[in-house]
Amino acid sequence: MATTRPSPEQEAEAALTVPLPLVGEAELLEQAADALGRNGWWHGTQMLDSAQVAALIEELDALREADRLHRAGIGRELDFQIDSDIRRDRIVWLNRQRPVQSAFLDQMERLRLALNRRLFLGLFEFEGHFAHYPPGGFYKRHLDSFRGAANRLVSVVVYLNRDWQAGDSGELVLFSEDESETLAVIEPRAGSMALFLSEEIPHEVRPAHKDRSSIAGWFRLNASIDGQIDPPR
Ligand SMILES: O=C(O)CCC(=O)C(=O)O
Ligand SMILES: [Fe+2]
Repeated sequence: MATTRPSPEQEAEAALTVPLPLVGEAELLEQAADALGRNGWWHGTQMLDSAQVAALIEELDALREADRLHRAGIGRELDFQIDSDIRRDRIVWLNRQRPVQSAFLDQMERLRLALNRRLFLGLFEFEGHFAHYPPGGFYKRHLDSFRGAANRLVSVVVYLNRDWQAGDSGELVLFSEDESETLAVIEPRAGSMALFLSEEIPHEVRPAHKDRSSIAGWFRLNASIDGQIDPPR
């Protein structure tokens, strides 16, 4: 009997029913929150199952084909600038219009609530984007948020690279706050997830030898400036 490949719609449907194992397993979730509180970072493998990873990869491929990604910059609004000496990825922000993205955002919502419950962080919302680094792409050492900026508190990165090999480079490297120590070197393997404190953990993406795809996101505290809640990105 001929097997037919599921349509993107069928895959999206399937992705909706797949729980993020992290969120389904209270024990793992507690471990993650504890480690984040204690060490400032956590890394888990196989947090998304392969059907969901496949659906997200397909989604990103479609967005790339439709030319929906744009050069990522640094800073916000008036400070915004594109500097290809600092980062060389292309991004597209997630939205709820598409079921695959919406299911992922639901998972991040459950993770947000769990982190709040466990660490009393008062995380208010999640924002995230797909990111694609071409071969040679990197992101030099940086912090995702500056202390006191009161916006991004916890960073999360989920990787979408199947068949990643040890020699492919492109690792996420986490450093201690004073940058004197390397805390972790994380390979961007499909379905794995890194969590770290945005204001405290300097980090970098080493130049990858091949295409490198991910979803990077942040749990934010709601900043209110002059009564304007959550200033636009
Ligand atoms: O892709 C990664 O491993 C990290 C990306 C990152 O640091 C960022 O987008 O701010
Ligand atoms: Fe970052």
